[in-house]
Formats: sequence, structure tokens, C-alpha cells
Amino acid sequence: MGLVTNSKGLIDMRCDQHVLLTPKQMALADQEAVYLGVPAFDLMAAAGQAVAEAIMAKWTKRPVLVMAGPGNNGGDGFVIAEQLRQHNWPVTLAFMGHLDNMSAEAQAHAKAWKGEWHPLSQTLLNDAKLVVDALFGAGLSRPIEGQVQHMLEAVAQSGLPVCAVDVPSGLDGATGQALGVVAKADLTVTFFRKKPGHLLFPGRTFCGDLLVRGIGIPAKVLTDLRIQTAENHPDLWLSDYPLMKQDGHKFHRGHVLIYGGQWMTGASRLSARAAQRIGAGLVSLAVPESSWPIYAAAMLSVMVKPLAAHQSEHAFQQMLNDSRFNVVVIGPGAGLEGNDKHRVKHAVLETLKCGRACVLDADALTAFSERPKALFEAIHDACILTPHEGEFARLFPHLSEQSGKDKLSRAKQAARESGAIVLLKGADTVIASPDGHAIINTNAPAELATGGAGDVLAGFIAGLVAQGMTPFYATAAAVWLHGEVANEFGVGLIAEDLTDALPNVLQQLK
Ligand SMILES: NC(=O)C1=CN([C@@H]2O[C@H](COP(=O)(O)OP(=O)(O)OC[C@H]3O[C@@H](n4cnc5c(N)ncnc54)[C@H](OP(=O)(O)O)[C@@H]3O)[C@@H](O)[C@H]2O)[C@H](O)CC1
Ligand SMILES: [K+]
Repeated sequence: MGLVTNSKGLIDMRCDQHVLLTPKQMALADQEAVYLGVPAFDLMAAAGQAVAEAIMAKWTKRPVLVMAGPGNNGGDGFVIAEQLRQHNWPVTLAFMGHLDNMSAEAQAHAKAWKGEWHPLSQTLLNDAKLVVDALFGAGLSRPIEGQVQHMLEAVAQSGLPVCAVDVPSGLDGATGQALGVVAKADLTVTFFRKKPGHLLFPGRTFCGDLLVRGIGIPAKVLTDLRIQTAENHPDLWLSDYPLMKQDGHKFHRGHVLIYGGQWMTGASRLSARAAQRIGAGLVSLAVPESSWPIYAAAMLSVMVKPLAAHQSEHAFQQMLNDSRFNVVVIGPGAGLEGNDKHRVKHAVLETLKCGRACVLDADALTAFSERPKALFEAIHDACILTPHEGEFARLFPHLSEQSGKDKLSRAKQAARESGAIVLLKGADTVIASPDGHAIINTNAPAELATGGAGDVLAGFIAGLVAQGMTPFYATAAAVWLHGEVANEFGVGLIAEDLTDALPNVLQQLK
């Protein structure tokens, strides 16, 4: 796997616009640009100017307090202050730091500021109608405390609109986590490329509207940065997407096998329908004999195979011998009661043993919570795990939300440890592959938090893998389409609508 990478194992440049840089990679990009001949002074001038323009586009002329910090983020602040002043905005500048300790370019821009310098003080908020937060950006190295903390708390209490330079101060651009207090912004203007912290929660809520502005760094600096993370977008996977061909045949579009449980018969039916809608040629459901009439009555174009109660494990194993089933989904509605758990584990391990691509969701994950190692030892590289946070914590207790680690690192580590592609669900779903690559999804609306949406997602993924997409990209595409359909449908969404409204979104994809 690893189509997101080029032959050197680096991120493919077709995703160039969507790559996410950690603050450290951003600093390297900055250095490389300077090495290539772009003066650091010009980068800072462009950064400050971009923010000033964004401010003038968003807000009417008003008194502004620019808070400038001790590093280059503060340097940008001086440029912003001077730019706004030149456009006749009333600007007050508060500086915390020592001019002598600043970089040469920041010193030069600080000296070019024609107004007064004030120490950071809460009383400066009294006359302000807008605050520019240029205290800390990529160089934040520890939690914010003391006087700055009090200042940021006063800014929050004032209710004044805030424009953050690069990142809201206190936000870790790599992780989306707060280091101490964070100055919540209404607008954040970042430079060159987004950072993971802009997209991961809680970071995303701190940024307000997010703008990315070029500042003269050439895209070729990305080549040597070993970037492994991108924001989900069709540009990443559209060239691999199995768009329908005129001369296509259902047998060329794969055959998804879905494991159905005895009681929760709706879940696997939702997956089946989703796999069909996204274009799988054929879909079969393997179900307990006793529930067969329920499944068969509801599914017209899905083949429903009964598994006789006394030999259901053997019967499922026999089905797997049919190599036309090229993807298997286990989990939605599979059941964990009584003997069900044992049967589910057996089905998962047999599926993995014969090397079949598979999507393991819900009960198929929970079934292994007592001994996740048994699952991980069997996993191969065409296996996709799709846990929500609860299921994730059962398989990876040391990586739970409570572990204090950020979601991106947790998903990456889980993929590495399990050997599977891990889709860690949420409003900021992360898709991580064992080789270290990860995609953050950002288009999921709140409406997606509805029963059955996960079952549909499992079916979308399986349907795309069945048609030949690589598991990593199939997962990314399915997650994006899932979000897009929910956006398109809007309020009142139920899981069934996700499959019914998919064709409209697919139509636009072509
Ligand atoms: N290519 C670009 O992206 C460009 C970015 N620009 C801007 O530069 C900043 C990054 O600048 P940098 O100087 O690396 O870092 P900061 O300005 O964010 O902050 C570093 C200083 O802040 C001190 N610091 C860090 N954390 C704290 C804290 N919690 N409390 C107090 N002080 C803190 C740090 O001190 P150290 O002791 O850790 O050294 C530094 O003094 C980027 O975000 C952009 O805005 C360029 O302008 C253009 C090119
Ligand atoms: K900032």
C-alpha cells in the first residue's frame, strides 16, 4: 500500500495542496525557502500583509490591539500593525519580549513600525474593538502561564473579535491540543499549508474561520519534508476511484460478502445496501438460518445465504473458499451474546487466514477486547478497522482518549501496532495506515452522529475495495463521500438517507 506516497516514500505531489505540516516541518519549509533565495524578511512581510488584508476584508475599520510576542509570530504582528496603520486604522501595539532576542527579520520589521510600543496590559483592551493575536505561533514550546495567561483570559472575557496569526496562541499546531490557555479566534490566517492542529479537535473550534495564504514559499520545498499527513479531499484519491465504465460488467465490480447476525438484522442490511449503492457488482449476506426470512424478505437484489445453525462456522468457512468474494464485512449487527461472540471471532480469523480484504467494525472489534493480540497477529495489509472511540479503547486501551495523546498520534500508533488501516471515527475522523501515513477528514456534519451511519460507512468502504481501490484510499474516499452526502442531505438525516442520497454526490464526482 502507500499510493499516497511516491517512489521515495514521500507524499505524492498530486496532494500538494492538501498536505498538513507540523510546526517543525513548517519551520523546515521556511528555512528551505530562504536557502532557495527567498529572503526571510520578505516571508515575514508577506505573512503580515496577508493577515492585514484578511482583517480589512472581514472587519470594518476599527481600533485594533495587536499583541506581539517574543518570536517571529510577534514579528508578523509588527508588520500587521504597520500595514493597518498605513490604511488609517487606529492601532495599538503591545509587545512582550526583548527586541535584541528577536530574529534579524523580526527586528527589522519591529523597527519599521511607526507607532508607539506598549507593554502587554489588560487595560489596553478597553479601547480596542478587535484583537490581533501574534503572541505565539509555531514556536510555542510550553503551556502558557502567568501574565500572558491572564491577558488571554481577559481577551476571552472581553468578547472582542480575535484574529489569530498562524495559530491561536496556546494551540499546539501539531496536535490540536491546548497547551494551557488558548486564545480562541474568530479568524485564523495561516501560511503556506494548514497544520494538523487546525483540523483536529479541540483545535478546530479555537481557529474560527481558517484561511491559508501563500507567502512566497515555493511548493518544491515540500519534496524533502517526509510529509505523511494530508486533509481528506478527492484530489487524493479521485484518480484511483472506480468510476463506472461504459463497457463495465457486474463481475468486474467485485463481490462483497457481509456477515449478518441473528438479532440486529438492520445493521448488516444497511452495510449491504451501501456496498451496492457505491457500485459493488454483487453483494451477498451470510445470515443465521433462523433469521433468513427477515433478511431475504427485505433484500431484493442482495443474495442472502442461510448458514445452518448446527454448522454455521463451517458453512461460513466454506463460503470463503469462493474466491469471487473479494471483500468481507464483519461486525455490523454481528452480535456478542452467548455463542455469537465465538462465531464472530471465528469468522474474522477465518477471513483473515485466507488473506481476504476485510472491513472489521463494531462487534467484530469488541469481540477481541479481551485479547486484541489474537486479532493483530492475524491481520494483513488489506484489513481495515473502523472503530469509534469506545471500540478503539477496547482494542488499544493505552491509546484511549484518556491517554492524553492526540487523535492523530493515537490512530497512527494503532495502525502501526495492529498492522491494519485504522479509521478512528469522530467529527475529525483520522484514517491511518501502518506505514505512518494518515488522512484527517473534515467534512463530517453533526447530522452524521445517527444510528446506523457507521454500518453504512463500512459498506461504502467494502464496496470501493471490491471495485479495486486500495484499502487506504477506499477508506478515505468512503469517509469523504459519507460526509458529503450528509452535508448534501442536511437536517433530519437517518442512516438510510446516506445510501439513498449517495447517487447525487457520485454524479458530481465525475
Ligand atoms: N514560513 C513561515 O511559516 C513563516 C512563519 N513566520 C511566523 O513565525 C512563527 C514562528 O516563529 P518562531 O519564532 O519560531 O516562534 P514563535 O514566534 O511562535 O514563538 C517563539 C518564542 O516564544 C517563546 N515561547 C514559546 N512558548 C512560550 C510560552 N508558553 N510562554 C512564553 N514564551 C513562550 C519562545 O521561547 P523559548 O524559550 O521557547 O525559546 C520563543 O521566544 C510562525 O508561527 C509564523 O507566525 C514568519 O513570519 C514568516 C515565515
Ligand atoms: K498566534
